[in-house]
Amino acid sequence: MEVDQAIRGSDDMRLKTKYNNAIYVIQRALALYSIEEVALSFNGGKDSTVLLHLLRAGYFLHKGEQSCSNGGLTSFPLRTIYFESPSAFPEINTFTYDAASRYGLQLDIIRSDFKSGLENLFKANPIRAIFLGVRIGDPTAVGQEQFSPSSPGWPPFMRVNPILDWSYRDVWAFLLTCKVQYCSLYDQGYTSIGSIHDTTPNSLLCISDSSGHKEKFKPAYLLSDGRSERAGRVKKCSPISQSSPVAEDGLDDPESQVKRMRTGSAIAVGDEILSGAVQDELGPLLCRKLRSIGWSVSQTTVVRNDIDSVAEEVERQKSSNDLIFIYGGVGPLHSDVTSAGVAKAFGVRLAPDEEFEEYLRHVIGKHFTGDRNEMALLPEGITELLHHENLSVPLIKCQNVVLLTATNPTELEKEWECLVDFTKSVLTLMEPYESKSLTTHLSDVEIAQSLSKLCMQYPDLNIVCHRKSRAGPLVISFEGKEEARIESAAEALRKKFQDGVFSET
Ligand SMILES: Cc1cc2nc3c(=O)[nH]c(=O)nc-3n(C[C@H](O)[C@H](O)[C@H](O)COP(=O)(O)O)c2cc1C
Ligand SMILES: Nc1ncnc2c1ncn2[C@@H]1O[C@H](COP(=O)(O)OP(=O)(O)OP(=O)(O)O)[C@@H](O)[C@H]1O
Ligand SMILES: [Mg+2]
Repeated sequence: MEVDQAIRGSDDMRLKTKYNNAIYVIQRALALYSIEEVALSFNGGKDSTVLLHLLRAGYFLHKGEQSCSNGGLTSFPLRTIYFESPSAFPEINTFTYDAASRYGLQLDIIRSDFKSGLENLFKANPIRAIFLGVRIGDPTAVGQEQFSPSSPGWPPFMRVNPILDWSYRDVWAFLLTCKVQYCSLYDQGYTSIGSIHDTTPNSLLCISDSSGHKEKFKPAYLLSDGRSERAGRVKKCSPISQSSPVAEDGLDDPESQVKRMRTGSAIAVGDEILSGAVQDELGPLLCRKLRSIGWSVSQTTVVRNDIDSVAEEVERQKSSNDLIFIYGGVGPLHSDVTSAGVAKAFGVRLAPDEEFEEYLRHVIGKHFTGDRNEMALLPEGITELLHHENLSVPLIKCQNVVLLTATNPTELEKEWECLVDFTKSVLTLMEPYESKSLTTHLSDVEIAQSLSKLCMQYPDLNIVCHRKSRAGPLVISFEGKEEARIESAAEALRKKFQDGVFSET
């Protein structure tokens, strides 16, 4: 088996370990299920190409036919399923069909959606387990293990993920070491492939060309930082809309994306704030920052340094906010429980993150205690590291929760600027809020009814009243996205009272 020989002949120890583990998972699956009961889910992408070759190697090792050569294997009795969509790249379809004929795959092309396609497949075949090329870091890997039963609401089967723990680098090390063919798009700068509507070449691989000619891209295997693998993928939808219905092909209408309101919240983790010893300065600053980019803020809360308190609060807020910013409780101290709380809220475990560990090793130097350093433990499968040249350690984003390490306003300013730089992937800049304030010495009773009516007339505006003191003036703020509406509301209020009752601040 050429793939097996190529890996065994390589001196890449990390690749060997990953390969051996994947082959072990495949052999466990082949021991548990008969060959008729398993299927390979293949879509011509790089991950499923790795999986295809691992399965061929695993199958023939399982059969004890180690002397077979790649070219000589004409039949591979594993059922292979491909969900073909009209918006697939033609190069992906061509590669998938070619691979099927080259490796003698029994290819079932399914043109319906995943769930009903699988239901029909199970009606006609005794399939109980499906091999997938899902890797930690893929949005769909959240909460998965190497053997994970299908999700509730899906037809029942076992998802087998032999390359769950493989990194981007591991994938390319394997494909290049084994010298196997992969889809031609990866040589044109594509690093992760979805549909023609949501995938572009990765701009980090762009070869700048001052002549203004067509852009050129380096091949995918030259992407040095695997964390940017999905940089060419247009964000499908923001975290909040994942629970709301999206279009048939999974894409949100770009126009409604721009118009939709964005809501953020802030959670401070700190017993010192709750005891009154320290004042939270970051919550108010975050509110101002969010407002400055046109987001609304749903709430700021303070919770105790305790895993369950953090988990309960994140759990409560995660589906009603686009982003939650959490700060405090991040680090190696006994009270630093924030990442554990976030992991618990999403029902995943904490696991060592190799990339984060590298950063910590660099920053902490000789004091870094390797695997035992709990700072390198991050929520598994849901963590994205937000790397920025101005940060010595990347920020951590778990689904729609951003863990900030700032402990004071100056540090927060710096982290915020980096977050704004990630506009496309993290913060969507919205039309900023406009505001205007009027002050008056009218009493609350005198103005209450007029204000209530005004709120009904201008439901698109936020009309907020506050007093600095009981005896002092009442401040009325009009906030909204259209200046003309604000002016109109202020004018409407003025007209209800005598001239000179209001002054502008
Ligand atoms: C064979 C197969 C089985 C799947 N099983 C599940 C599942 O059990 N639960 C689930 O939420 N999604 C399941 N999915 C959907 C994937 O998680 C994911 O949404 C899909 O591969 C599309 O990925 P993309 O959005 O990156 O293109 C399955 C997909 C395939 C092809
Ligand atoms: N349309 C599909 N048909 C069959 N299997 C699919 C399909 N889409 C996804 N899968 C399965 O899900 C796995 C993960 O998909 P994902 O898009 O992350 O990886 P990939 O397509 O192999 O590579 P890339 O990340 O470069 O796009 C695939 O390897 C494959 O097993
Ligand atoms: Mg893909």
